[in-house]
Amino acid sequence: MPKVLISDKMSPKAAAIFKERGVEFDEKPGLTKDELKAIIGQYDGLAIRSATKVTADILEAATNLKVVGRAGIGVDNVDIPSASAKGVVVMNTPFGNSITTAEHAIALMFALARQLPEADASTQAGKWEKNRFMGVEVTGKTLGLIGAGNIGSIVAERALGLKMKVVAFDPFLTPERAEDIGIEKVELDQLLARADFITLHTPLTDSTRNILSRDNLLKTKKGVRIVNCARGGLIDEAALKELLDSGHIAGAALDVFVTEPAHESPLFGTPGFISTPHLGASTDEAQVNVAIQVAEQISDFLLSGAVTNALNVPSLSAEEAPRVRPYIELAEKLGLLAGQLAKGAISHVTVEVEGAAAELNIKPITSAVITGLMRPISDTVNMVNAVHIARERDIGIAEVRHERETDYHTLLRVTVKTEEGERSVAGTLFGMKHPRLVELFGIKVEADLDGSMLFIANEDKPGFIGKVGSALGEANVNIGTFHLGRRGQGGEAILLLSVDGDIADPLLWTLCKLDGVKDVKALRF
Ligand SMILES: NC(=O)C1=CN([C@@H]2O[C@H](COP(=O)(O)OP(=O)(O)OC[C@H]3O[C@@H](n4cnc5c(N)ncnc54)[C@H](O)[C@@H]3O)[C@@H](O)[C@H]2O)C=CC1
Ligand SMILES: O=C(O)CCC(=O)C(=O)O
Repeated sequence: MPKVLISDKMSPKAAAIFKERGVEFDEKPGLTKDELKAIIGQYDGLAIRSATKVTADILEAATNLKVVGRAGIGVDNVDIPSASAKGVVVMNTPFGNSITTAEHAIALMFALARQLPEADASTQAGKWEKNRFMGVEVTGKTLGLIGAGNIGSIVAERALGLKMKVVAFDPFLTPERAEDIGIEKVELDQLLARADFITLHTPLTDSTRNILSRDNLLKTKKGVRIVNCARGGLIDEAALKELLDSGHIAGAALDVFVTEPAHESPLFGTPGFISTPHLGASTDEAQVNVAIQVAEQISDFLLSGAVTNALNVPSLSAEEAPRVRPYIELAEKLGLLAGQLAKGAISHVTVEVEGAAAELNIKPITSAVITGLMRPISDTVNMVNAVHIARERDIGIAEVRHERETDYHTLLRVTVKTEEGERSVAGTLFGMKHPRLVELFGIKVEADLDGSMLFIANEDKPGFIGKVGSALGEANVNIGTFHLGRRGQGGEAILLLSVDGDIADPLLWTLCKLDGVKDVKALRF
């Protein structure tokens, strides 16, 4: 039974789902890094929010870990490249807390417009400072959205309902989508010059880090009010403090900080500054949503191989998983065959699907092909890191889906390019379950790819098969199955044998010396 660690405070719904699905789990929120490192090796899955830092160090100790599930959106607390390199799937729950976070941004915008926290503190201190707290309306004002994805779009919808004008800077926002939402797509400088309120809704990446830099903050309209419910690091905090002090910026509300938890900050106590302790996702509804989603996704993955909302591996629904699984086996075997027979460095791989296979999600099939292909050169390759490893080695990958009729109900072809040229292998599923090779280098040859096998390419000549049989007999190697194919009478021929036990080098040398032999290779599946 797989075992999961819930290492952050999470709605009890997550535990309930694991129990219901028969997944063993421990709940240990608040572990130190060393405590987590000491126990992580026992677990197949890890369910986290933002407090647990899944570093390369933790992943190194996580010898059984297969999946990390983030109950939330941002995964900047997970070292995804290290997870990918270790073959650990990283998932998030991209929609469960978006409404809640968008509502928090709107709440902070109103809090800034009407100075609610200061007015509350003053009133409760018995001061009744009615003249001190003059606010601004949001109606008719321009809201500048930096990032118009899930949360940004919800903020835009709410703001339009409040009769605001919304402009957005998001290089990946299409004009059609902007029109659908009812917002104007602008460049960053235009947004800075026009917005009365600015709200940020991007992840923290190299392109968004410090997007509200000192220079950019200076380009904003005097009296602008800024909300950040996305990630610390999007705004230059020191410049923000100076411009609040100078009065250029009328107000700023931060839910997120460069360093969290933010127990101290030069911004604290600055007039016009409001903060919340990363509460964007903290509502009962959002926490129930993300806890249920993450527990279901982790359970599905550990129990059935279904992949949902993964950031480092293609998705595979629970419904698709049983249909795709036999292809994954076939794909890995074909990849392994192509990889073992490739001569020289592989520069490109093409994965083609035909017949029933063409109706399936090709991404996991491609990952399985590359896994097989890389297996002879990497001990740690798996479905998660295969494509990543291939890219690191500059191996191009193409996927082709053919709608045409074929001799087979379903067919998968893998073509590998090296400096020696292109060579392809193809296979099908017997009974839609059992992987079977049907073509090798364009020659029809049928075989199960299992255990220890011997590949020989030779000129089609009388007496050759007898000589191979004798050589194997003399080396005391028992032949299990024997498969033959040829390009035409007297042309290139192929022999594929399954044998009991390993094939030692002296036997390969003997076979290489046989008249008409072009290639000999011991294969392992
Ligand atoms: N405060 C909190 O508790 C929470 C914070 N978040 C944060 O909110 C962020 C946004 O979440 P979603 O809207 O769901 O993500 P999303 O992926 O749907 O949207 C992000 C948008 O940012 C845009 N973007 C990327 N690079 C950009 C750039 N250089 N300039 C402008 N736009 C850029 C993308 O095109 C995308 O449209 C998350 O990455 C997360 O860090 C999410 C949930 C809760
Ligand atoms: O889990 C949380 O409270 C933080 C949520 C968040 O930042 C996210 O989902 O990106």
